[in-house]
Amino acid sequence: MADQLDPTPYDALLLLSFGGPEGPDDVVPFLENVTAGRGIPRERLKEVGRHYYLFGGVSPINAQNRELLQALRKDFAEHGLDLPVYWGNRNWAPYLTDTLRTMVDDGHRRVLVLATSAYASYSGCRQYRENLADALATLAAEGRELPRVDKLRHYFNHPGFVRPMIDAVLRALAELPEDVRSGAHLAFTTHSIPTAAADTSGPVEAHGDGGAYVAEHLDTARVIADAVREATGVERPWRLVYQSRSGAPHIPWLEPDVCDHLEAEHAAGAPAVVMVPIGFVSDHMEVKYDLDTEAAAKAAELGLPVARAATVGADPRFAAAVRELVLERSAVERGESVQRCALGELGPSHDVCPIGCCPARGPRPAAAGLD
Ligand SMILES: CC1=C(CCC(=O)O)c2cc3nc(cc4[nH]c(cc5[nH]c(cc1n2)c(C)c5CCC(=O)O)c(CCC(=O)O)c4C)C(CCC(=O)O)=C3C
Ligand SMILES: [Fe+2]
Repeated sequence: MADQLDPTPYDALLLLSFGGPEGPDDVVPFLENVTAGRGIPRERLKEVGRHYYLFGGVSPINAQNRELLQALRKDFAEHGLDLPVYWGNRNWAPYLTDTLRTMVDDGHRRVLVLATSAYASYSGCRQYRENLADALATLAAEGRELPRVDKLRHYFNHPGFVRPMIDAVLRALAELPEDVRSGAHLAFTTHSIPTAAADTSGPVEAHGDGGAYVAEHLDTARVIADAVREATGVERPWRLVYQSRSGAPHIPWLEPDVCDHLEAEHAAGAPAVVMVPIGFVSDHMEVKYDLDTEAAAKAAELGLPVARAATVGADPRFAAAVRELVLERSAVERGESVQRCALGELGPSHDVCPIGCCPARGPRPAAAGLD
């Protein structure tokens, strides 16, 4: 039996995610939840609905979060960390508000949140903090005692997030035909966001020029590219590219798009490309459709061999990283000095989002931060 680990002052962990439809009838209401008031063109919504129907109306994301929950509970139990883990979503059942209500009714007062988004951005950070504030407001209106809620720091550069992706790139390279393997380029992909959102991502001092969102992705991409070079003895061209653009066409979003990039790579004579979705925590719909279906079709049309690296998903090293992050933050809250693991050059991200971090689109309250 392992010695007990101490998560004081926290008494529960909340896995906070996006949510996805679990059958054809869920698709339209799910998309309405996602896009309420966001000005996504109707045509784009129809198109995205089609992606889900191609997969029977089922997003892979909920099953993947159930697996991650299992992995976290197993890791915590094996290491003597007695901390219950709950799961709630922004856009689909189990909804965040319902989960938080259960947590409060189960007696929890200090909740730590793990969001399934590793980088700074409005969509990946502040929007979750707004969701937490909304859920807390609902519980307050119901007369419930509110828990204190904190969010774990961004883990884009944590070894437990990065190392599984290095292995995944090596596995993807091994899937390529042998004659193009050593010449294969790397395309690190993440969700495109409006350039205005990228430029204001992260703390104020990181604003401008893609902000923390782009800087963090570049940092992680560089660590992975360096490790792959060491492992394979080959220097490969690599680039950060974007996928899953939505929004109105006249609003600038981060570019290049992964499909345009594959075209450019092919035209420039790249023998093969490995797509590495570093922006995502699991192989959910943005990966299964936008990369494995759409980008793969583009590559086939070009005659360009491609392979796609797996995301971390429920890798035990990621579960262990979450345990380390929980213990790190617990120690910080107790006023103890801690060692913070981080690869790359940016160093460990902040514990608490400062004022002006990934600013809101309108005046909306956000929890677990200074504003
Ligand atoms: C940065 C980022 C992440 C990565 C970080 C993170 O993981 O949080 C992410 C993840 C995800 N995005 C997802 C799905 C969708 N995102 C949409 C729309 C949007 N995403 C945006 C950004 C991000 N999104 C933005 C700026 C929009 C425009 C509308 C708005 O400003 O809010 C839409 C609307 C239709 C469309 O236009 O695509 C859908 C259906 C799913 C679930 C997949 C599944 O079901 O398996 C996941 C994990
Ligand atoms: Fe999205």
